[in-house]
Amino acid sequence: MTTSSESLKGRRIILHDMCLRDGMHAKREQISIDQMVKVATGLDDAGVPYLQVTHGAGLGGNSLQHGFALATNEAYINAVASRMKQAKVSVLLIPGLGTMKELEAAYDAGARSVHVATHCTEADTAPQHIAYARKLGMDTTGFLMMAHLNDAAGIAHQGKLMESYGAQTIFVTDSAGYMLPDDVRVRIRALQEVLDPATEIGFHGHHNLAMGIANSITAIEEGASRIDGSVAGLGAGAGNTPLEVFVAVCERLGIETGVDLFKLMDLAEDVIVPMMDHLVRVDREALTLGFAGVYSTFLLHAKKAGERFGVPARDILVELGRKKMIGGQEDMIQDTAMTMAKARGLIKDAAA
Ligand SMILES: C[C@H](O)CC(=O)C(=O)O
Ligand SMILES: [Mn+2]
Repeated sequence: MTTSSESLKGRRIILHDMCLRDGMHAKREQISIDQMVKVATGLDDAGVPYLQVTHGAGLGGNSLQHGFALATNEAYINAVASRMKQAKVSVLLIPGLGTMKELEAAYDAGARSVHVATHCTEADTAPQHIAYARKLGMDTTGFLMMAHLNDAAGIAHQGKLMESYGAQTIFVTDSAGYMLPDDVRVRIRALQEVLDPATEIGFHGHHNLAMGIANSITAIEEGASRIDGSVAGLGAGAGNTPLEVFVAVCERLGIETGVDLFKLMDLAEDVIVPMMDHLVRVDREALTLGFAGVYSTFLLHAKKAGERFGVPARDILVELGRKKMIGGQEDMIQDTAMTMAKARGLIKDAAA
């Protein structure tokens, strides 16, 4: 078989599964330790080299704003890491939410890799956390969220800052699942132009416009060597790039992942899909996230606010997109829904 992407043949990439971190959003943080271990051992057995384990919002995520998980981050990491044969456990850390003390505790529990995540214009909030991760000897990624809200030159600038703090990989993160392949192409290309050749580039997609696979392939075409996804797409919004589908596409293109496709398919079908509280798919609201450029994590919050105030979740999401709300502004979802309900005469006062 020949494809139009002959240049991809033989390229080796590193996959990173997000089911047990981004998937926590889709499960309202209710994944048990036993479920985590079952999923993680399946990923490890299939040869996935990295898997992320934390509260959906990462270290320090347990809070009224972000919800409480069934166990502490340390308990999850320890249970999973102690059973891994080859896979490395990673964590997410948003500076301001997670602390360096929590990063050290995660390392002690067995985490060896970290995505240090900031909004795509706020890399300068991350120098201490990135430097500390490197000091601990962790595989350290700078993770630029909501990357559609910064242009290619801006992403290159932010990525270069993160590299200067010590990040070994810079990720373009399509948190809203808004990007189309050319949006990915220009941003990865711009990073490629400014970063040291030793610095890796990664892409984290959300499947809200069903572009997770196409966008990830585009990222690889432009030089990305690390791709995030999640088996069966378990993640926020319409989920992350579905990893088993992505591995199948990589095999067709001759891109080497080192992952056993059939084992991953079985894990998706037999373990992950039965775990879902709702089918993670491009439904009306998830599609709205991608269409309006809204943070995927807001999906279930907007549905809840919609039910409470009698305003369709789609309308709330469109408004959040218009206001360019970003991660950390979850409290504004209820506020926005209430304001809309008042404007529509559905409620009379703030005590509703
Ligand atoms: C905290 C977010 O879920 C991080 C992420 O995965 C994204 O921005 O996408
Ligand atoms: Mn995500």
